[in-house]
Formats: sequence, structure tokens, C-alpha cells
Amino acid sequence: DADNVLHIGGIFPIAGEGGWQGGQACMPAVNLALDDVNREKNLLPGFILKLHSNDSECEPGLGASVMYNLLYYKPHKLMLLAGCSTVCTTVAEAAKMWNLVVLCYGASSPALSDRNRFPTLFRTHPSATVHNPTRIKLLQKFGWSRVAILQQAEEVFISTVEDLEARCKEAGIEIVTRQSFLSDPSDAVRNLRRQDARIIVGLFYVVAARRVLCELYQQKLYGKSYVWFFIGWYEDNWFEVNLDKEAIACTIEQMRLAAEGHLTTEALMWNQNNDTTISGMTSEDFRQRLNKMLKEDGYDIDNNRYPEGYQEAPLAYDAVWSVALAFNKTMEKLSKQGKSLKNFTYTDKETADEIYSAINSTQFLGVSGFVAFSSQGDRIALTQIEQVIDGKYVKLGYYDTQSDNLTWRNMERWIGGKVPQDRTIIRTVL
Ligand SMILES: CC1(C)CO[C@@H](CC(=O)O)CN1
Repeated sequence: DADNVLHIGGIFPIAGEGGWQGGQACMPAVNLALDDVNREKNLLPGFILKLHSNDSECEPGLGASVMYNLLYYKPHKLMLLAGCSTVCTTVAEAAKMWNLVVLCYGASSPALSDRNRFPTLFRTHPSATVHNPTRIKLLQKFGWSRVAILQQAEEVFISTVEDLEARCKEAGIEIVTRQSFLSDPSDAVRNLRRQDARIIVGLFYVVAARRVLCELYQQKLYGKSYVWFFIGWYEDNWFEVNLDKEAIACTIEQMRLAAEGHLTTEALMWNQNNDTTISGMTSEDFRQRLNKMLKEDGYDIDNNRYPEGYQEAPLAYDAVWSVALAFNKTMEKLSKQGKSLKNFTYTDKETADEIYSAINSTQFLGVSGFVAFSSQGDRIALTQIEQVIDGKYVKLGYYDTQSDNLTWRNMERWIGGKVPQDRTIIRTVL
């Protein structure tokens, strides 16, 4: 009967072109999680969790209207799931007016780590700043204290670089220059050369990354005297594809030459070990179930035709478990006060505060790894470091910022056979 249902809203980026259409894989992952939590007898005893959702196309305006319709029409929703930084920014800024927690499974923008603007936001997707402590750790490991930054002029990279600059200052690492470009990187790369930059952190989307790589080749800013840090969540063969389509003026061999040896950092989104998670599955079990579901949805998984958001699917799956665990805690608390989640209304601040504090203290091992939130609602996550060796990405290690623990496999290889210098060494022969 209708009154044993706990309703939540969902806003997924599925259709459309601009931004990240990660709802394509994240919505199926959410549906898997709803089946699983509703099968757990003692998680939401006597209740089932029901999702009401629509497509935002990763457009903030459309996302706002989806949110409006979810809230205008009954039944009352107890919280909102959302993806895409732009949509989460709009939804999370407004949701406080309805006393709703917003849980974002696909938002990386550092701007979202702001409790003043987003008092009820949590995210299972880590902020882009999660790479920065790892970058600092690697610079220190290889003795580099003079770095340059090359970035695309996009909000997510601007705020990430601000965080990186602050951490470099703290660590006594000199930023010799910070170059940014809108879409043509040639001038910025020329300025790197003028400043004799050798260790460079690059922050751009993958299409810009291909333009940068070809520019590096042409301006000879690659090889044994240079180390580039790129973002690790591009597809593995990103530097070999779309060269004609994007009018890249380099051959695939030239791109491979320029790409050889670069390092990448990325947040871990799939639990790396074979541990059984709270759902009873390992992350590999989850992968099998998700692949089966996606094949039934018509994706040709066996030929690597994955929907967008596949990488982030564990974040969406774990977001639903976060909600179910938080509701489990809240229901116990409310029943002692003779209240119930099913009577929640958008003006019920007390219940909203109970839900907030329940989710704030929720921690568990999920398919995306250990799930826990910082005081800003940010996902605490491990990062992974890789290097391109003979044209293929090789895992070099993992970094846990919380415990400052770098797990290193000693697989790195330098083109000149030794660690490149961060500056020109002038040897004066006396
Ligand atoms: C790692 C990536 C691709 C970063 O952008 C996220 C989408 C967004 O921040 O809008 C999804 N995950």
C-alpha cells in the first residue's frame, strides 16, 4: 500500500551533447542498488525505497525544471540524487529551501565544497581537488620543487589550480609559471618553453589534451627532459583517436612520441581489492551484474561499446546505499520521537536535520571503495597514479591522502634512464 514507500527524486544527465551524459550508466546502477536495498530485510523494515526521476541532459536549466516537477507533484520526496557539476550546483543551491539533502554521484567541481552555498550537499564523486595532494606527493618523491601549470580556462580547472597553488606554497614548491588557454594552446606552450618549464601539470578536457600533445610535439616540449602530469580519467587510447575528426596536425606516431612517459592521477571509483562490500558483492561482481543489465539495455559491452558514466557507475550505486543507510538510522531516531519519515514535508526542518546528520556520519565499504564524507560533504577517496610506458598505461601506485600513505610499485621508467631534473643545471667547471 502507498504509505509504506519512501520516495526520493533523481536527476540524471542522459540525452543531450554538452557536458557529461553519465546518467546513461549511472541510472541503471541506481536501479540495481534500489533492487538490492529493497531486498535487504532489515535495512528499511516495512518500507521500500522508490525513485522518481527525469533527464537533465546535464543542463542546469532543465535540471531545475526536473527538480521543480519532482517537488511540485506529490508524493513528497525525502532527498534528491543528481549528476553533473552544473546541475548539482543549481539543484543543491535551491534544495535547502525545501530542506532536502542532495547526493551527487557525478559532480567533480571544487566549487561544490562550500557549506555556505550548499548546506545540504553530499557527493559520492570526489572533488577534482582530490588529485592535488597526490601531485604534491609525487613532486616530493622525485625531488621536483620547480613546476609549471598549463590549464584550460574552465571553472573546474581554475578552482583546482587555486587549490594546487596553495598546496605548492605550503610544500615549498615554486610555480615557475601558470599558463591558461581557451581552446588554442600554442601561445601558452610557447611561454612554458620560454620559462624553461620541465615538470608541468596539465589540466584540460580530453579534446584540448589532444591539441596540447600535438603542440608539445611541434615545440619539442617532450622526451627525456620533461615530465607531464595529465588527468587520468581520459579513455586509455585518448592520444591515438579522433586526430582527423579534430584536425590534429600530428600523426599517431608523433602523438605517441609526445605522450610517452607522462604521468596521470585520478580518483579511484572502482574498489581495487576483492573484498566483499556492504551489498554482499565484490566490485567485480557488481561489474558483471552491471554489464549484464547494460547488454539487456542494448549496449555492445563485449565490443567495448560502453555508455557514458560507466566509470562513475559505482558512485551512483553507492549513493543509493548511502541514502538507505541514512534512512535506516533516521527511522530509528524518529520512531523514538513518535515521528516517521513517511510524514516528512518540505517544511519539516527537524526531520531534515536528522537525515542530514545520519548521512553525514554514514561510512561503509561500497563497490566504489570506502565511502565517507568530509565536513563539506565531499567524498573521501583514494587516487591512482599511472604512467604511459611503451604507449600503454601502467599502474605505478595508489595514494591515501587521509593517512599520507603512498603504495608504490617501482614500475616507473624515464626516457633518459634517470629521473628528469626540474631545471637546467649549470655546471661551472672551475
Ligand atoms: C571524472 C569525471 C568525468 C569528471 O566530471 C564529472 C562530471 C562533472 O563534474 O560534471 C564526471 N566524472
